[in-house]
This record gives sequence, structure tokens and C-alpha cells, in this order.
Amino acid sequence: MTDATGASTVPAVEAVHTSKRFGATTALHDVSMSIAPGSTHALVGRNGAGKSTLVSLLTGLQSPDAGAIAFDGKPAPPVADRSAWRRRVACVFQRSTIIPDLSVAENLFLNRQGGDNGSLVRWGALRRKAAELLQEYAVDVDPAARAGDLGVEQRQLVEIARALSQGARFIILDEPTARLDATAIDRLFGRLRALSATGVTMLFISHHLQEIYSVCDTVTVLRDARHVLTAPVADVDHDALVAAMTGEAVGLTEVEARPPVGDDTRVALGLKDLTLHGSYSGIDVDVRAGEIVGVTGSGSSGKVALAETVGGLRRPTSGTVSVGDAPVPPGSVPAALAAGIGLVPQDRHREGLIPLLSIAENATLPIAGSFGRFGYVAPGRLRDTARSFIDRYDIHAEGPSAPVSSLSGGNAQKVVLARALSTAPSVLVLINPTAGVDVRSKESLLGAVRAAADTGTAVLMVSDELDDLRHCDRVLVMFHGRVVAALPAGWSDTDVVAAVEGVNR
Ligand SMILES: Nc1ncnc2c1ncn2[C@@H]1O[C@H](COP(=O)(O)OP(=O)(O)OP(=O)(O)O)[C@@H](O)[C@H]1O
Repeated sequence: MTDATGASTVPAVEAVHTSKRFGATTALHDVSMSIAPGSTHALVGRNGAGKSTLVSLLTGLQSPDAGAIAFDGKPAPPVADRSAWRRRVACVFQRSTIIPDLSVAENLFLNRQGGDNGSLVRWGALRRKAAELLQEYAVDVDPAARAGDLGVEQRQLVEIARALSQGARFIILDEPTARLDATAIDRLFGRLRALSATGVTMLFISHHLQEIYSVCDTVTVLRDARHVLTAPVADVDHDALVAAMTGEAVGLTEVEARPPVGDDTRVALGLKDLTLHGSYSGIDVDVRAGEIVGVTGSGSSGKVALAETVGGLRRPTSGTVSVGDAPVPPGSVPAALAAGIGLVPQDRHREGLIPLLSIAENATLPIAGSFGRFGYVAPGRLRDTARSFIDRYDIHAEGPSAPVSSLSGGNAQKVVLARALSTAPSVLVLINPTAGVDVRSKESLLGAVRAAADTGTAVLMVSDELDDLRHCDRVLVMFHGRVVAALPAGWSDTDVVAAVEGVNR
């Protein structure tokens, strides 16, 4: 089938009346979506709306309970035929599917090594083929490098090159920008536009709605497991998009200015000449009780390592972290916790949550001792506390006893914050706290951080998001391991961006 211009009208990808349930939860209800060949199609919705579930159907990781998936007008292959799926679709997930201990070359040809007899792996030839493939897709990465040593950006490019080389002409990008800095995002978008020009079809998932306007031509909105709209992005402005996602017509609220924290307020967190070789050096920062201090900078600025040091995940080479007047023993999360430091880490999968435990157990882990004596945890109190967290942090879940592994990404992030705040810490350290969190939930999450500060908690918030930084009383900008600018409240976006990029220095 072709249209008047001769272009094919058969969708490259289709979900037709698909439904999917997990126990009592309906993750998708009768959702249809069709993606035109060569289109860059956005999929948006609040946390828990069903986006990842739809992706799992489109990639053959799960079968729909009802409905069907089709590629180029033909039914999708059986779920068990992985190589047939790999030839049709690939997904660059937030979490890498690359195997860290293998080389880039091995990762590129995973499941494909070996000669025709499928047994003999010829490493020299493998490296050579990998080098050619990387060159073909203009990916500047050494095929012999250990994949685990790649940065997020390089890793994503290797995954895209791998997908294209396997024949896939449909690529799903699930929040690809969540862990990239501004210049890396620009480079990624340049590549996506170039891929689109060669006819590759893409599905792009992001909670950053402005990104959708810069790279996508069409948008589909899911809300509460249902399809709400599909339209050209040019026909749906930002407010209309938020309204479709939330089901409310109201716009987003402005950030309210906080009353200034006086110079006479006691210092709750002190960093003195803190240095971690290779990451940052000579950091002197005081955060007063009730103050929210933002820290931003590019990927190589050292900002994440600095926050991880304060949270006890890293041991500094020299210098001290103090809470009040007391130095905190370095390099120990339990010691940091005991000193009154709560941490929202960068990687909720690795340092954050215990997947098989319930929401209630995860959110209350640090305070479980207060629910009963001698290790006994009164289940009623645990549930009540967790239920209040679910309400306060707007967590979309079946209930307090649902396992954390059943939560969508953004809702899991809210549990991490609930847990960090459960001890009523005197210092709260946050690393990209709203990564993966939808527009509306960001407000409740940042509102909880402000409420903690209002009761005297000192907050150190590392973030790349201007929307997060707007909640801070001042923002420190790091560049190559040093604090190079301190911007008092009232900064403009361009002040921050210029300082981050090292302009005017
Ligand atoms: N394996 C599972 N077991 C139980 N429930 C699940 C499972 N996977 C997803 N769900 C539920 O299905 C619903 C849809 O989740 P999904 O991960 O598709 O949301 P999402 O739109 O991708 O959200 P986010 O933006 O937070 O990533 C949620 O209510 C989630 O809790």
C-alpha cells in the first residue's frame, strides 16, 4: 500500500488492541498504537501509565494477554524466537543490556560469534568486524575496550550500532537522556536525526517533554493503562500534553521562593578541603540547617562523586565531612546514616532498593527498629507508615505489601526518597532525584524535599535538571573537579548553562 506521494502506508510497527495484566494490576488496557515507517514517535505518560509494559510487548519480552503486535503489516514472531525479534526491533534501555566484563567486540556480536558451524570463535576476525561496524556507524570506541569501562553515551551508541547491524530498522529508546549531560544529549539528538533520515523508525520515551518537541514528529500519550491520544507533536502544545497525561487541565505551578536562610543559622553539613584524586579536589562547602544547596556540572565535573562521598559510598583521599561539629567516619554508608545523613543514590538498582522486599519494607528499612522490640516488626505499624508514604509521595502501587520489583521506574525512585527521609535526617544528599519521574510527581517529590528543609534538614542536591535546581537557595557549579561558580537564587537558565559548559572562564 502506498499514499499519493508513493510512501508506504503500512505501519512499521503496530500494537493492536493490546492488554496486559500483572495480578490485580492492569498495566495496559486495549491499547492500540501505530508507528509510521521512518517516524520518530514519542511515547509519554505518568509513572506507571504502562509505557515500559508496552515496550516489553513491542520487544517480545512479554506476550500480550489480548491483542497483537505487527511489524510491516505482518504478525510478530513467536516470543521464543529471539533472533527473529532481534532482526526487527532493539531497545536501548535505561539500564544497559551490555555485559560489562566482555569487550565491546564481544558485546557487538553476542549470540552471533563463531563461524558457520557456530562453535569456533575467531577473535581476530571478530575484532576486525567490530571495528568495521563501529566505523560504519561512526562510533568512536575501541572494540577491544572492556564494555563496563564505557561511559553512558558510548554504551548507548554501541547498543544502537549493535541493533542496526542485526538488521533492526526499529529502535526503542527508553529515557536515553536520563543520565547524559547537555552536550551529550545534543550529540545523541544529532545522531537520531541522521538515523531518521536513513529511514530508521524510532520510539522515544522521555519525561522531558521539551525533548519530544525537538526530536519527535508524532506523540502517543498513555494514561492509567489506556491510550489517550496520538497526534503530530506540532498539534499538541506543552500544556495540552501535560493535560493529556494527567487528565487535568491546570498548568504546572511556579516554584515559590523560599525565605532566605540567615548567615547566623548553624552549619549542619561542612565539607573541608575535600579531595578525591581523579574526581574532585579542594572542596569547601557549608550547608546551613534548612538550606537547599544545588550542585551541578557536566559528566566529568566530579559532582556525583562528591555527593557519593558525603553519603559514605566513597572514601575521600583527604579532607573531612562533618555533621554539626562532628567529623563523619569516611567511606561508610552506615556511619553516614548514623551521623544523620540520608542519601538518594544515583543508581536505585544498585545502591537503592531490595527488589523482592515490599514497598513497606524498603521504605522503612532504616527505621524498622522503631516499630517493635528485639527485631520484631509490628506488621500493622509497618503497613500504616508505608501507606502514609504512598500517599505523601504519590506512589502509584497496588499497596504497601507489593514488592518493589513490581513498581514502574519512577515509582521506585519515590520509594528511595521516602526511605532517605524516613529517618528525619539532619542532612539529605540527593543525586538526580527526579530522574525518570513524571512531570506531576516531580512536584510532589521536590515538595517533600522542601518540606524537609523547612523543618531544618540541610539539603545537598546534585542535579542536571534546571527544574530541580530552581528549588535551591543557591547553586554551586563544578567544572573538572572544582567549584567554579556559586549562583544565588534568582539565576537565569543561561547563567547555569554557561557556567556548566565552562563559558566565560
Ligand atoms: N512485573 C510486574 N508485576 C506487577 N506489576 C507490574 C509489573 N510490571 C509493571 N507493573 C505495573 O504495571 C503498571 C505499569 O507499569 P510500567 O512500568 O509499564 O509504567 P511506566 O509507564 O513505564 O512508568 P515509569 O514512567 O515510572 O517507568 C504499574 O502499575 C506497575 O506497577
